[in-house]
Amino acid sequence: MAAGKGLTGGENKPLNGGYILDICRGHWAARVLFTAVELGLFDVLAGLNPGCFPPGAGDMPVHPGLDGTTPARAAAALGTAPDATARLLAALHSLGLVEREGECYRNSPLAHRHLVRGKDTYLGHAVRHFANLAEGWSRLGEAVRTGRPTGFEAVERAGYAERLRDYILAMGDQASLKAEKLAAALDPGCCAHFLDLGGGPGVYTVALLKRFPAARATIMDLADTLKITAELVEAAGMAGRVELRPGDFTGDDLGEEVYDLVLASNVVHIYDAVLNRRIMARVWRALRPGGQVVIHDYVLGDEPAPEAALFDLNMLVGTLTGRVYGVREMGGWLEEAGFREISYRPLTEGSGLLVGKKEMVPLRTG
Ligand SMILES: C[S@@+](CC[C@H](N)C(=O)[O-])C[C@H]1O[C@@H](n2cnc3c(N)ncnc32)[C@H](O)[C@@H]1O
Repeated sequence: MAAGKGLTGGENKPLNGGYILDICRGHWAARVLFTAVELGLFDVLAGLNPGCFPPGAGDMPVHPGLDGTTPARAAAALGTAPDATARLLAALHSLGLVEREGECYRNSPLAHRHLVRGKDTYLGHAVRHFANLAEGWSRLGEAVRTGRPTGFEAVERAGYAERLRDYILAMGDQASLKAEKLAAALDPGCCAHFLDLGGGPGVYTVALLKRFPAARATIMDLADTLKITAELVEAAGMAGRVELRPGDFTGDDLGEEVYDLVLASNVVHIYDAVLNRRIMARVWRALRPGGQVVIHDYVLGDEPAPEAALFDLNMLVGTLTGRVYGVREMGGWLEEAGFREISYRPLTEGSGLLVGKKEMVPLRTG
């Protein structure tokens, strides 16, 4: 039987016919999740807690002390069809996103943590972002036949400001899952003053500032994005240590010998190799001698993780020139730009950090 990584990244997972059907069902499961988040079902379940059957709900049996609600009450709160809502809840139960006791449903601990609005650990923006991408993905065949993106029409239909906000908050949700890990992978003393290139929601900046209390940061991003960044950095209590610099890092000057570290997190996958080489040359110039660049991104190799390989197709569907690169190719850009001691540090399944150092200027002797 063939073995491979499987969708969840487990090494040598047996791959059989059932696995193929599981991939197909994954498409349905994602839609169940998108729908529950779009409807606000997890919020309603959280809001109707505690007490499945409050006094006076005479049509229901009483389960004292049990949190949660019935499908009928959830449907009434959402304005949805009761029987269909019950069937959606049953599907969510099968996926481990809600728990059931008798007629009552409540959020599972996982959903409670990540799918109820207002929590620091909320991932609902990311779920909505994936849902927004679905239309472009539904025409993947066309993208593969033509080599051109299919996701632009859906994006153009959505209002610009709302779409940008969804996108940046979604990036923030995803970053929050690994920001501490990224900060912990950096060398102590790395970053008295660092530049977060395309820092978006600023989640990585905030994690670095927390880990390195003497550090200060500059986030460079497009002006409209920075309005959202400002809110998020302020909410994290870090506004005093962050300079927000509007600009386009594909063309604008990044300065000369200004920073100890430049973080390029999830930005090289937006652009083609020619542009990324130019960006890395300007990053080299912007670093002080002894400083380092950190590219954080998905990586493709001979045995690509599904996370990286699927994200590469997401770039095919959603961008004109974006793609996921291999460690060797990105390392080549760094070497060409003048970086030395180039190393790769895996971070999560399919993603990692490529670090390069700008050498100290050797002291002249004699
Ligand atoms: C995929 S998000 C990554 C956000 C963040 N670095 C992270 O890893 O979560 C890309 C970010 O780069 C910004 N960006 C893309 N192209 C840019 C450009 N040419 N100049 C400045 N910012 C850019 C976007 O506005 C967005 O905030």
